[in-house]
Amino acid sequence: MDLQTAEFREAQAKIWSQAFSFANCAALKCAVKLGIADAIDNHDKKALTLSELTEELSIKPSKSPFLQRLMRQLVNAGFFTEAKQLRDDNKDGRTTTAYALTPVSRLLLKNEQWNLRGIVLTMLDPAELKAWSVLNDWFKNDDPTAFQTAHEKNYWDYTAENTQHCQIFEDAMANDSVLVSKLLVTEYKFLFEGLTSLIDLGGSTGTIAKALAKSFPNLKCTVFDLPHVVANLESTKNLEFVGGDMFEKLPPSNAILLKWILHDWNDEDCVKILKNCKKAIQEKGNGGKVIIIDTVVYSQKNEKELVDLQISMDMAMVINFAAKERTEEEWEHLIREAGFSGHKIFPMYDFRSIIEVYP
Ligand SMILES: C[S@@+](CC[C@H](N)C(=O)[O-])C[C@H]1O[C@@H](n2cnc3c(N)ncnc32)[C@H](O)[C@@H]1O
Ligand SMILES: COc1cc(-c2oc3cc(O)cc(O)c3c(=O)c2O)cc(OC)c1OC
Repeated sequence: MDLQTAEFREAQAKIWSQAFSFANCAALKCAVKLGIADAIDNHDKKALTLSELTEELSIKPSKSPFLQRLMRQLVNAGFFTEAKQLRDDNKDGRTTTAYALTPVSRLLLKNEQWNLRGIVLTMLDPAELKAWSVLNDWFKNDDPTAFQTAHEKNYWDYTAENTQHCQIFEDAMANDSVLVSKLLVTEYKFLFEGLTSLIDLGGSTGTIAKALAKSFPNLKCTVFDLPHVVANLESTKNLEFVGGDMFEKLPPSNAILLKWILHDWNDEDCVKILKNCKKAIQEKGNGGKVIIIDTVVYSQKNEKELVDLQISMDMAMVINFAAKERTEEEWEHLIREAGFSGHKIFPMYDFRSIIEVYP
């Protein structure tokens, strides 16, 4: 390769910057663990100088110059912003740098309803990173997943034993369900109008089903999840919790919602689940539908950041579950294999889509 060409320089810069791309992830996680966003937000001025930040975070003064370097990394990555402000102690107009929040770091605040702290902490947890780090070994061994290679147990057994790790992520998923519920009962209300009964399959502790039951008082909502997940959860007028296995027979229902379910499973298992859904819908009578909320890879083709995220989430599914996020063609194939007659895709504002599937 000719060292003088732009092509060489660009290729070299790409590899160097990718090899260091972990630095932004690690700095982000450090910011969450230190509570930098909350320290800034809790301050009257909503902006902190380095010495104020050092004090607020109870960092040793000897480490303050290194905190400044961390803040430079975080500002450069767009997590925080910096502005010059007049020094309190200086009468000759000298300025100092103060750090403030950006819309991105607002999503790291503890009291922000839509915060993504749980996602940062679980995706960058050492257990998760260890699974990514053995990917090359997994390609050469017979383990079902890279997670299994890293931990000698599957993701479910690991999370069941490491309850703190599990709790942070489940809280984050429940938070996400509050956000999605709001969209479902407003922007996507039309999907549920006229339905008489709905099962939220793998609906966990019922965040979405509760919101649907409240907005549609005539809709009988059922959360169907593994028995230990729904044990002791209280049913109300038009909401009930049923424990069971989605690979077995499902109760008859007019509609079935599958949010963040099918991406956990390979095609063969997904076809089994979808066929069970079809039977349950047909037992109820004519019409009905399955509503899938999941990623459609490349759905937002023009938004590179969203496509990058969809492809990275697909790799996370490979590593943790040997499963997948699917392209539109892959969804079409799955839906046809399960015997459904048609579908319609509604891309959501984020990286996910809603897929309405007709029996
Ligand atoms: C990724 S979580 C999704 C939870 C919820 N739908 C959401 O979007 O937040 C997958 C859910 O599937 C449930 N699940 C896994 N295997 C199941 C099975 N065989 N039968 C019923 N539910 C199952 C899990 O307990 C979990 O609640
Ligand atoms: C939505 O994106 C991801 C979901 C999971 C994930 O995590 C779980 C954790 C539990 O304690 C119980 C569960 O049933 C599940 C899931 O079913 C499930 O899909 C994991 C991820 O990465 C590790 C996800 O992000 C890509």
